[in-house]
Amino acid sequence: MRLAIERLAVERGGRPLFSGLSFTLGPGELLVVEGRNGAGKSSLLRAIAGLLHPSEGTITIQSEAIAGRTAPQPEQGPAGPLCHYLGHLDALKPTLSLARNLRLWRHVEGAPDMTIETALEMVGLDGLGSLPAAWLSAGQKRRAALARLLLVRRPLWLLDEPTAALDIAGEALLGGLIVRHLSAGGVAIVATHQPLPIPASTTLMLGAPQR
Ligand SMILES: Nc1ncnc2c1ncn2[C@@H]1O[C@H](COP(=O)(O)OP(=O)(O)OP(=O)(O)O)[C@@H](O)[C@H]1O
Repeated sequence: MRLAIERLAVERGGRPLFSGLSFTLGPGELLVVEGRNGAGKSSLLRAIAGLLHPSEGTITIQSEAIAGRTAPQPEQGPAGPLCHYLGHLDALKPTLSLARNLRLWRHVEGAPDMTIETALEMVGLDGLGSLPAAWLSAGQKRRAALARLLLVRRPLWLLDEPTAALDIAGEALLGGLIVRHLSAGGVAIVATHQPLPIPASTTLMLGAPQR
């Protein structure tokens, strides 16, 4: 897939966060977004996902066929169903079991690419599927959120602070999952304050330097 951001400007609460932002990403590329608290990293990810309307600029996406959807021509507009957006919250319903949470996501997000058991195994949560999500530790919840990315293949991953609550092994696991996604021709944008265990194709610094 290819993602082109041109002259993007985003405001929150009437205050400009950034403007004139342009970049392009192609298959296998990882963009790491850095910047002080409040610089607009989450807002950028949300604008690309379509959860926030940019005040100016364009987002253009060209994707291969994915989950029964073909988009041979570049499409202007947010990524929507072409992306996985992993925000600060883990998007788990606390009273449902871990496996039922993932089944729900798999149902919502389209044609499954792998079984829930395989996804749980890949994030080191095998054997925990029957537990209520509320019983999971913070790092286990984060791993469960990562499992969601694996169930249904989507070419663009937008990950906001994905290392939050992960231990060192979890960070390495995240790095491996991103590499796997990039190797399959995917694109990833990661907003983070922590160094990732894998090299970025490009780093973008938003806002003024940290004080
Ligand atoms: N719903 C909202 N309404 C108005 N302003 C908002 C809203 N959400 C965020 N903001 C403001 O937008 C600015 C950017 O927030 P954003 O979450 O994008 O920053 P960030 O770079 O991701 O920060 P952090 O590193 O703390 O996660 C902040 O000044 C914040 O106060």
